[in-house]
Amino acid sequence: MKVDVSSLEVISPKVQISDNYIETDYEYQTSHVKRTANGRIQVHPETAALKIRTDRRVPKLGVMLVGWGGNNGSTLTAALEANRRQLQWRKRTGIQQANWFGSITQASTILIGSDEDGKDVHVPMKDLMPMVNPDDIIVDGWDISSVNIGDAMKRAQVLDVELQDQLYKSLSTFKPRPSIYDPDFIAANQSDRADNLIKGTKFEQYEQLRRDIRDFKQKSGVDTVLVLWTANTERFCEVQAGLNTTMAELEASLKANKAEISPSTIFAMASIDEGCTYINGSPQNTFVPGLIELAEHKGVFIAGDDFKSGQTKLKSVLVDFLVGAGIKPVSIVSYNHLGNNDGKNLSAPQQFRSKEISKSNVVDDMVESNDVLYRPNEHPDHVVVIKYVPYVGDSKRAMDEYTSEIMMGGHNTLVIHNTCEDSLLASPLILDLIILGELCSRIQIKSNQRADAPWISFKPVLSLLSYLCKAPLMPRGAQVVNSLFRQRAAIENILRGCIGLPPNSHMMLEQRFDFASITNEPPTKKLKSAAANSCATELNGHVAKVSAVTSNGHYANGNANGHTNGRNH
Ligand SMILES: NC(=O)c1ccc[n+]([C@@H]2O[C@H](COP(=O)([O-])OP(=O)(O)OC[C@H]3O[C@@H](n4cnc5c(N)ncnc54)[C@H](O)[C@@H]3O)[C@@H](O)[C@H]2O)c1
Ligand SMILES: O=P([O-])([O-])O[C@@H]1[C@@H](O)[C@H](O)[C@@H](O)[C@H](O)[C@@H]1O
Repeated sequence: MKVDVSSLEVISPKVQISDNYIETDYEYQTSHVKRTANGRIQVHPETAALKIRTDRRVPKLGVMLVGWGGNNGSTLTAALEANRRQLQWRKRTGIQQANWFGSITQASTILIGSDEDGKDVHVPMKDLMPMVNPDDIIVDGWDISSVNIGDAMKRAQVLDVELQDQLYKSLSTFKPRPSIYDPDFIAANQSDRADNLIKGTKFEQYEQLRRDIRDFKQKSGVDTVLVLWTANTERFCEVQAGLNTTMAELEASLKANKAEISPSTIFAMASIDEGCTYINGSPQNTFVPGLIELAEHKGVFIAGDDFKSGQTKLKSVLVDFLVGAGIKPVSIVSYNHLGNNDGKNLSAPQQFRSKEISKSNVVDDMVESNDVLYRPNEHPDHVVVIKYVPYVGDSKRAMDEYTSEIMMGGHNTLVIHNTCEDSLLASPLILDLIILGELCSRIQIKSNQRADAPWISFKPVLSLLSYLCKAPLMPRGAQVVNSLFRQRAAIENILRGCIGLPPNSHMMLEQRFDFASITNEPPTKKLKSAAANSCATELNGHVAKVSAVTSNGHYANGNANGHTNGRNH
């Protein structure tokens, strides 16, 4: 059967496609580890015969941003409009086209295999599966500031003026809905923005948010609403028995107008009770235990915490690389300063503490993965510093120093300087959180062993979105994974599984072994044609005359070590 997903055709008997579904038979392979009494490790490879089903009916998606008038919210809204209208504008360096660089769904590709020449073939991630088209997304939201989104875009000072001028008229028609303001949870320096507020008790505010969600859905005609927090970082709230450790406690505390129930938790409750996926782009502990229980009880997705956009994203790559290379990071210092309103809010100690936690914990799992380098409970020194410097605005300056021990008492120190418009890093991540969060709602699995097996969805804690979060929220008992490449591989391989493709193992045995001799497969066309006549190929960068290609694909006379750099003309 053919699965025609966008430009991609998967030819496989394991894939069935109907008007509404892509359905695949999938052999899910893992290995289970047991430790014996005498300390040995036993590994048990396991295979589960599954079916994976994806609903092909992409809904009309509405997104409600909490903090819509902020740098991220206004920039994302501007980018949606600019890309929808395929705007271009003049910059000092020439004409700039609207794009989604930084979005893995819109601007990254996935390796799907190799062609008859042995060449890798990649396709855009958005072409792998039926996903929401950003051009079709309808945005609404709330802000404690009454400034319309056009003026918020100007206030943010993120986008080029020529682009702003093309967008202002349409964006200025967007007015954030009044929101919940609790000065006990965000920095006092935010009070001058707070002129657009929902009055009343916490429960009355919760009810208003639910009315807002229903109002947006009814007026916009969208099929699905997703709520995403991109408002200011709150201080951590207390987690206390009797307050918020169970769903019942949380609902009772809301009705009792308990002070320690944060605005972000109220937004999450309202979203979940309206059946809307809720995503937390900030570091605070919105997802108290009672909230997680509520999401699980209602079967509604929640995900977070804190967009993984710049310094921390690089950290989750660098530490993975260093520890994976057997090099021991012993000191990590991450400093940055910025001058946007986020930085202003983070200049307050309690709000900074929320961010310090999410920026610091990202190395823990990678350090714990290597007991050759680290003794139990041994960690690198790790310092996070954030300073508010108004003049630089959204142009965040990050400076990192990674000191590692290398062999025989040596040291390696990496110093990195990273300047970026923070909101232009975060906005494409917000788009990916929205698009992948919606896609996950259309994916189900079931056992292929029993015909009557029920289809099940992802768990409500949507850990697949961890790639986009500094402090990934995981299902109960699940291991936290911060390694960026493991997180991305999870997304890639689940999407591949949905269209009947195996995980990318990168083993490439057909290139490393003489596959033709054991699989009766003809050598690839390129090797055959090379065998027919000599060909020039680069050997480690030096063009050399290759006199012949042996039948099993080896070059007759490569360079001294017999290797080639693989670039064939
Ligand atoms: N690269 C990034 O920009 C990045 C990366 C990771 C995390 N974050 C987080 O994303 C959030 C937004 O970042 P930003 O740069 O857009 O900040 P911002 O200060 O520009 O925007 C936040 C907006 O939220 C509004 N707000 C505050 N409390 C609110 C409430 N209770 N209800 C509704 N609106 C409220 C503010 O008025 C403001 O307009 C911050 O928490 C930040 O830490 C940003
Ligand atoms: O994503 P990242 O670059 O590691 O971390 C960033 C911080 O360094 C920055 O100070 C803060 O304002 C952003 O919200 C973001 O969290």
